[in-house]
Amino acid sequence: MEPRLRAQDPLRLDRLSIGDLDAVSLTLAPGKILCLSGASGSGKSRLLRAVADLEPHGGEAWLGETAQSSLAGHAWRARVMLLPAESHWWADTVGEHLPDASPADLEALGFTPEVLGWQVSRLSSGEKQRLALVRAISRQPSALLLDEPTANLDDATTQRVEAWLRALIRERGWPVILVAHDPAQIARVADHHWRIVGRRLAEEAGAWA
Ligand SMILES: Nc1ncnc2c1ncn2[C@@H]1O[C@H](COP(=O)(O)OP(=O)(O)OP(=O)(O)O)[C@@H](O)[C@H]1O
Repeated sequence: MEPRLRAQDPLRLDRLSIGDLDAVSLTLAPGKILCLSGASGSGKSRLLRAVADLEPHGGEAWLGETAQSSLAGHAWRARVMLLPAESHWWADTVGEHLPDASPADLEALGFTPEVLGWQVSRLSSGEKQRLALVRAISRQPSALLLDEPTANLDDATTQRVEAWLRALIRERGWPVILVAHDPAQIARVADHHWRIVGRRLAEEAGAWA
């Protein structure tokens, strides 16, 4: 049975512009995944940083009726949460970063609760990436911006993380922009696929459309 969508807000970009990219306008419904692809250096991460209000940019982003410009950056990012390709860790142990992590989410990504006592310094890049995802969703965002969230994972782990993420996104009703390079991953997870070619971001036609 399809999980029921919670009432959440759409994410809307209204003539958002940053760097060399032409202004971007699109609306992403709750519970939907928009995959963003494009050549290396084409501006995917910068666009996510603009949506997260981490870099000066033109235009506006909206979460439902809330304009990005009406909130302080940190308050906007508490709702529209960015998971950068390189996660940031500041304390010694994993548990200090994940006070609200659910044991079920940890288990779904292959960890036992003992991971909370691990030193951050021992984590592999793939462990960091999965734990950063758990940390982001444990903060109860309203929308997610995921920059290559499975880049450091093997195929089996990638598909495990995708299945867990897709179910959560459907259940919680988050609109999600996910940067991806792998066409197979895009085919598995995307509700929409937008690609940067040159200065333009345009929707790709495909099985997901
Ligand atoms: N703060 C900045 N000011 C000016 N140029 C920047 C800034 N940050 C990034 N750039 C440049 O903007 C371009 C797009 O960078 P971005 O990181 O968005 O690429 P990307 O599409 O995410 O690439 P990749 O797939 O390699 O991660 C690059 O040429 C980069 O050097």
